Amino acid sequence: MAQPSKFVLINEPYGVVSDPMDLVSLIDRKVSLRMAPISGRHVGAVGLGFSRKVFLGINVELPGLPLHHSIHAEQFLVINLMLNSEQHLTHLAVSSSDSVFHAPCGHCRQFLQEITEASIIQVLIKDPALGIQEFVTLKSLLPRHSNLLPDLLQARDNKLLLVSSEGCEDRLLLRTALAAANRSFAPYSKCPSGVALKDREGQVYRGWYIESAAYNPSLGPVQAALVDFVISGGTKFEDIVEAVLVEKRDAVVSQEKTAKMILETIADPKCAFKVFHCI
Ligand SMILES: O=c1ccn([C@H]2C[C@H](O)[C@@H](CO)O2)c(=O)[nH]1
Ligand SMILES: [Zn+2]
Repeated sequence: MAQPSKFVLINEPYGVVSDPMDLVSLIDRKVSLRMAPISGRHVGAVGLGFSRKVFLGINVELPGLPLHHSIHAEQFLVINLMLNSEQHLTHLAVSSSDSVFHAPCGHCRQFLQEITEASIIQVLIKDPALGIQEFVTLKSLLPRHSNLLPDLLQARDNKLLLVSSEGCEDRLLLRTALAAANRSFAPYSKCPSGVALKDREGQVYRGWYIESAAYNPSLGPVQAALVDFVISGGTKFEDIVEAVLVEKRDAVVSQEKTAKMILETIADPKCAFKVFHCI
């Protein structure tokens, strides 16, 4: 199938690029979202999908929570690709507010190389001091890598079924969380899960748990749903008033306590939180 000649920035209505080299100027122009209240260091990532759409990522720090609950801009971008069923990332550029020069951290290099073959992802590295700006392969940034390469972005269906929907007051929220759990990527724990969030206006957001072979770069279902919230224009987590988690009954790796703790800390203090189990 012929590819369109322009890249379309999907998370904002008016952006296109015709040359991957223009990605950095896109970050500087478009990433006005700022959600790093702890560090004050705002990182922006933009990536080109195989469809030549442009996807955004920003770092999100969760106020009041330990730093490891943060979402790196590159991880945000990957979730964004997944939410939009984009199956490849071909080019990536990152910049940060404290220096224009930014290369993905080690954690993100690991995470990114699990989404697809690291040799096909081109990362724009720029160093204005040296006047250099060039694309290098992710593979060159993460040499001698030996993990098996799962393909995080591939479409999947975990075929989970609810054990019971007793106590459910919001069918749409439950259906959305179940559908999210069915897209979850949890090959190591075998405990897929999904979250649906609702804001004051009744708008629903979803996200699913994704695991990294190196475990720690994994991203929980609440974080993934927060990405959906942010790309849909949400700015204040206190606007989240209802949440549903769907996970396996007797899950070896359960999200319940972590999800509850995150929402109690950042969402509306009266946010309702329900858990439903599936098999
Ligand atoms: O590759 C990186 C490294 C750091 N950060 C974010 C995490 C945190 O919010 C802030 C400070 O490190 O920058 C990213 O988004 N990407
Ligand atoms: Zn990182």
